[in-house]
Amino acid sequence: MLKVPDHQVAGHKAGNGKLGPLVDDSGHFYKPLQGDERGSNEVSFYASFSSNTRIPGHIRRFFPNFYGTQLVEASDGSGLQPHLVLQDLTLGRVNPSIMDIKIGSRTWPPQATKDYISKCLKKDRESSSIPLGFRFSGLQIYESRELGFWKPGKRSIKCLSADEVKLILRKFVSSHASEEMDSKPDCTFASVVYGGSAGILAQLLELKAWFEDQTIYHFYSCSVLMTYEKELISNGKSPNAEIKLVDFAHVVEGKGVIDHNFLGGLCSLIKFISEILTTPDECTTESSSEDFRKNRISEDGAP
Ligand SMILES: O=P(O)(O)O[C@@H]1[C@@H](OP(=O)(O)O)[C@H](OP(=O)(O)O)[C@H](O)[C@H](OP(=O)(O)O)[C@H]1OP(=O)(O)O
Ligand SMILES: Nc1ncnc2c1ncn2[C@@H]1O[C@H](COP(=O)(O)OP(=O)(O)O)[C@@H](O)[C@H]1O
Repeated sequence: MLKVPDHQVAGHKAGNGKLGPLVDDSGHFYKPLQGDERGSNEVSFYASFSSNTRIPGHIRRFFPNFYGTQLVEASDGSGLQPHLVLQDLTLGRVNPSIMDIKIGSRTWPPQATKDYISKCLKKDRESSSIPLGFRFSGLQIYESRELGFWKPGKRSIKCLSADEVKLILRKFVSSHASEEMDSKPDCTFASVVYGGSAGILAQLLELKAWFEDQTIYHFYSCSVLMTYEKELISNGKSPNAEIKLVDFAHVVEGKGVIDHNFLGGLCSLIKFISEILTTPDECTTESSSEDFRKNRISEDGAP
């Protein structure tokens, strides 16, 4: 039995007659193939990546497992449609906090049409992609049983200054993320989620080392998905912090050249996260939280 995923934070979503991914209860994530070349491109990438013997095992673990394609009943009621069958990255996770971070200051591949380039360039210019080398595509932060998740609106998290980005990255690992905590995220979980030998920073550095060398693929418009479970920490366990790469609709051949667009964005993200670990007590400025609050109010349409 297929259903709409509980924890999808970005991208095209199923529901209300729209086409989007579905999951089953045995750990598969069914992503509909977009009708144009994006769908076939993503299938080609997964097929190539799965069979490429030059990909080291410790890097392969940063990608969802690929189980081919399958015709399944699409979420928009259009009948049987081809879907990528992927590993469901949220399987078994309880109340996961998740961030989808689109990496690279440029999100369009070289062979894109003029129209597509101008559409992407507009989004890249208006968001943090060009100045910072990455942008948030979507996120959810678990607060508590009473408060549930904090899920800021899509627009409010894309066009952020460096200080606002720091604020979000701090909120992600804080005990409270909601409005009243805007100016002082406590970063309580920074050391166990971002830090440590198996934490997010260590994983990002491992990925970066591969990107410093690999010239097989260029990953335009691809995201790092960061996930952990806050409640595990309260129960004295490891937070199960993990990074995975998702969205390969715009991956192209590297042709022997470093993917400097992705690598640059990754380095920038790493720098932000390292700084949180070295200065966890540093408070973001009152003005950045006020700016973020204003953005959110204008998006929600109500104070
Ligand atoms: O459809 P839109 O306008 O919402 O744009 C999608 C983007 O949403 P956005 O509006 O930027 O939040 C969407 O961005 P997010 O992943 O949601 O950040 C994708 O860029 C998507 O492109 P593709 O599936 O990777 O080719 C984008 O899809 P296309 O417009 O390229 O079909
Ligand atoms: N394999 C997966 N398992 C679980 N969730 C996923 C998986 N792939 C993507 N997602 C969720 O779906 C969102 C959008 O994925 P993405 O591949 O970027 O779709 P789109 O091409 O529509 O932008 C991600 O932010 C994440 O929340």
